[in-house]
Amino acid sequence: MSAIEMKDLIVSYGQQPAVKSVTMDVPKQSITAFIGPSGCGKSTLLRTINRMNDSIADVNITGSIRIMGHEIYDDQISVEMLRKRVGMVFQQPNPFPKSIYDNIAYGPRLHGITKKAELDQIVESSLKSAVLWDEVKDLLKKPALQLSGGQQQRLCIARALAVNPDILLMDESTAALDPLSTLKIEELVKTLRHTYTIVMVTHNLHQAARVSDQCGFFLNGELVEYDQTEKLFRNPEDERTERYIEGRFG
Ligand SMILES: Nc1ncnc2c1ncn2[C@@H]1O[C@H](COP(=O)(O)OP(=O)(O)OP(=O)(O)O)[C@@H](O)[C@H]1O
Repeated sequence: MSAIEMKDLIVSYGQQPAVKSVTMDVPKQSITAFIGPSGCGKSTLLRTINRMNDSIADVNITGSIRIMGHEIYDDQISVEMLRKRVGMVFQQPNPFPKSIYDNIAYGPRLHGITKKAELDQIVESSLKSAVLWDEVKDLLKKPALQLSGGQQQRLCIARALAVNPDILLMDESTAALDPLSTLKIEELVKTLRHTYTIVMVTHNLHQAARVSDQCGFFLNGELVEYDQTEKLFRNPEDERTERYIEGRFG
């Protein structure tokens, strides 16, 4: 079974479709990149995967989207539990105005973990998974907002991992960072693919080529091509994909 199975998925804002009849399967424990010009629906589709669009008035969703075999727009689904299984990291690092420790412990506490020893262990292992532990282990009580932008973004990844999700969504998560911090996050994401299913939206084609296993190219809300990243970049099937990756538009 794939981690995410979408079938004839249409997402509209009012009457205006932003995602047009997308059918795609995202395999487990791999990195999938969504690429395409601005406004092609990448973020809308990504946000559909953990129902982040629910809060926007006038969004209509039809078709099917299953996560680990469960239809996520079913009435029975708890959105809180869905977001525990499907974490998200945004473009701008957004730590809470709390200590480094409390940022990581926030989710586990929300889900009922109160024992200090257990929280300590989760904080340490999450920060280690996000390759931040060595830099912050003596600063756990310090405000997270005192970290650099790149460190804050790795903290946000650690915070997402702390509730032990299956899937991690990343919406342009390195777009606000310097090149060195970007590379650190790319290296980190590559190590996380062994444990998590990662779906990333990126404007950076080099990043998609460097990091992802498979890649979907979107245009005007349509999934034009979806293939192994190497194939899509080296030998695309569709002329529009070829033009986009050659930099001829977008
Ligand atoms: N909250 C919203 N209300 C109405 N229309 C929206 C909303 N969010 C996005 N749209 C529209 O949906 C379409 C797809 O936008 P979306 O942000 O998903 O594209 P994108 O490919 O992620 O773009 P970008 O790369 O610029 O972030 C665009 O036409 C956009 O104007």
